[in-house]
Amino acid sequence: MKQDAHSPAISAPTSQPFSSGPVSSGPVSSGLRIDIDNLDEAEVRLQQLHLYVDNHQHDRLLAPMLALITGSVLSIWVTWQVAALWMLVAFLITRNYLRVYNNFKQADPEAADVVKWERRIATAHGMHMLHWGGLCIWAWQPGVFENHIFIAMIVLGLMCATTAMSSPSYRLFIRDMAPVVIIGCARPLFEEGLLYHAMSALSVCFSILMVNVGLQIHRNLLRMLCLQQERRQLITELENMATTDALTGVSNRRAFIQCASEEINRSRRYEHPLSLLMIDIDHFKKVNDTFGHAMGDEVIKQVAQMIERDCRHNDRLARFGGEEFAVLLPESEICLAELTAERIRQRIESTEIIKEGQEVRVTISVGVAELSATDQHIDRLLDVADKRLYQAKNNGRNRVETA
Ligand SMILES: Nc1nc2c(ncn2[C@@H]2O[C@H](COP(=O)(O)OP(=O)(O)OP(=O)(O)O)[C@@H](O)[C@H]2O)c(=O)[nH]1
Repeated sequence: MKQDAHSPAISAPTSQPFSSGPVSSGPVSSGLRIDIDNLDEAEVRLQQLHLYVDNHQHDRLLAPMLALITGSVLSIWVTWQVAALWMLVAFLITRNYLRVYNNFKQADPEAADVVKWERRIATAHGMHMLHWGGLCIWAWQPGVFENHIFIAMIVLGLMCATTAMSSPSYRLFIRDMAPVVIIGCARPLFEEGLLYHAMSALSVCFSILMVNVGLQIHRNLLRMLCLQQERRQLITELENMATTDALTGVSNRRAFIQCASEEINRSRRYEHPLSLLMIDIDHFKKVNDTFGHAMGDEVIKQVAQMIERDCRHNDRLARFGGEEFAVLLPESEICLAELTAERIRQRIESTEIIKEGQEVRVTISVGVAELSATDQHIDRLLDVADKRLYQAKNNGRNRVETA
């Protein structure tokens, strides 16, 4: 594919965007690849946060249910008042973090400050993890076998749930895991006997396993998010390439025809006027032959800019190819279009185009046509404007022809 100054920076992926896992870009169906370093880290982190929050959505039902069961069992070892208090705090904390998640989901993604949200979510969910993890210390009953099974189930359950639900965000996953891992591994060490030390050793092993699994899931999700973003960027670049002229940055013929068809339909429906200018630089071959192609390119670019300057913002300019341009003027009758064309012609005629010490002046010829009541398509309009353009050429160039 031809690459020029206006083409997007497309190259083979070289390195990873973030430090938290190996991420490489796979081949894209078109055969093009975007430089993965250009990916927007903030956008990927925002997507990670959304995944994290989405994973916790079922906590709405599950967390209160688990708190209810846990609190009920807890009353075997502590007074019912203490168990009820524990449950109440669990409900309040759950309600708080779900409210933070809800606010995050409703926040404007454009204006979202990822770091701020990450901090708020980590604080809200961290309290939840501390509350549950802390249970394993103060509800622990030395020597009571059922109690140990219960505590072990809670530790394992928290580890598994954290691994499954928090892995999208590396930072939040580690923070969520920490209270459970530390408490689960450390608490049995305070007891004497092989069983307790074995419990502690097993907790360490499970923790390593779970952290490893969580990080693997995280890396795969990150890769998926990067590929999604890369694909979105590629689609945008390809859309731009398909509709924009690389040299001048204005629309190309294809995009112009599409837009003109829509404008024609609109003008016909509301019976509004619409005109078209076909513009061609005079004796452009001479510019190339005398000053070289680079100067020729510069002339085309600057002529495009000068035309644009004299157009209204809802006029549509396109480079039709070579040194030919088309301008669609919605809401303009032919006399207004003629005035615009004349203004453009005069500006171009009187402007010196300078590049690397060389100066050149060019002129343009313009054919003007107006949409008639019988016109269904752009074809007749283009045809009439084209004929008038060649009439302008035949009549000596540097002129506007309307009839
Ligand atoms: N530098 C440059 N030249 C181009 C580009 N596209 C087309 N051309 C040249 O533009 C010239 C157009 O020449 P012609 O079609 O003969 O027209 P002209 O010399 O402008 O003569 P008239 O239109 O009759 O006034 C050709 O020499 C093309 O090679 C481009 O992107 N850059």
